[in-house]
Amino acid sequence: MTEVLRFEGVRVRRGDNEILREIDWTVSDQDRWVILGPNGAGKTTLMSMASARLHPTEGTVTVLGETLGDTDTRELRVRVGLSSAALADRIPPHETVRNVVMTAAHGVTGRWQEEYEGLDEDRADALLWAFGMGDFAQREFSTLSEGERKRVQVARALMPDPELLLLDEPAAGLDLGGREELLGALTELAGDHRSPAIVMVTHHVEEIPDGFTHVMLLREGRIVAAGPLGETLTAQALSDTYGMPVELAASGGRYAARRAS
Ligand SMILES: Nc1ncnc2c1ncn2[C@@H]1O[C@H](COP(=O)(O)OP(=O)(O)OP(=O)(O)O)[C@@H](O)[C@H]1O
Repeated sequence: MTEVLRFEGVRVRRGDNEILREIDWTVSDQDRWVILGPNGAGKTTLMSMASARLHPTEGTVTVLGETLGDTDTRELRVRVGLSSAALADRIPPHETVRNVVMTAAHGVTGRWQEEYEGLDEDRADALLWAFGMGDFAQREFSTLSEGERKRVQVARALMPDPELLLLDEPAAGLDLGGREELLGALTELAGDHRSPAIVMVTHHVEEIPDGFTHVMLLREGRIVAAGPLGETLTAQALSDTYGMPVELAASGGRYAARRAS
């Protein structure tokens, strides 16, 4: 088992605002983590450090064996697959869907003067087919629906064959069919031992793919609970995280939550 992420005593401060505090967390290569927590809890900030895009104010973050602050983060970022709204915003609108996926091999968002091989194109197409987007390879990214964009972003995140895959709200904005298709693809990915470690942020327990192994619950920058999914994701832990009584149901590897009456 190889450790892919280690956070030790991590704190992130912006002015007087403590965005994250006392974060101790390790992720191993076969782990599939889901991060849950209310708006503003610090989930995206956590992902920014995991993707080597932000350094902690205090403490140590080690990504794929490299400690942030002591390493070339540009090289490190190519080893981490990331799908996030912030990254999607940087994609040139007229770029083709195939190029949106393929350019991840060079860690860039738009095609310019980089050299690509036929193999890169084949890999981008195979990933697009795996996420039900094979027919869209030549379309302009800006013409896609929200759900189609989300699927392209996950395919893009996998393009560089990353050692760590980070998905920040990959199912946000998807309709029921789109969500279920994406979750099906993520369940397959999670169950394949060749897949990288996965960390996924979501707002809804309904979006946790079957096969995910661990959960972290964040509230106001602190970890409420973190550990194996089956024993950590409880109605009590969710109630503590969201500050209201929550009922949780589990069936067939999937979850559903609502306010307790
Ligand atoms: N550069 C910054 N300066 C000041 N405050 C910031 C900065 N970046 C983030 N924050 C604050 O840090 C807190 C955590 O933000 P973050 O985006 O990590 O939360 P989140 O859990 O991802 O939220 P959401 O679910 O709404 O996406 C928020 O209150 C946000 O306003």
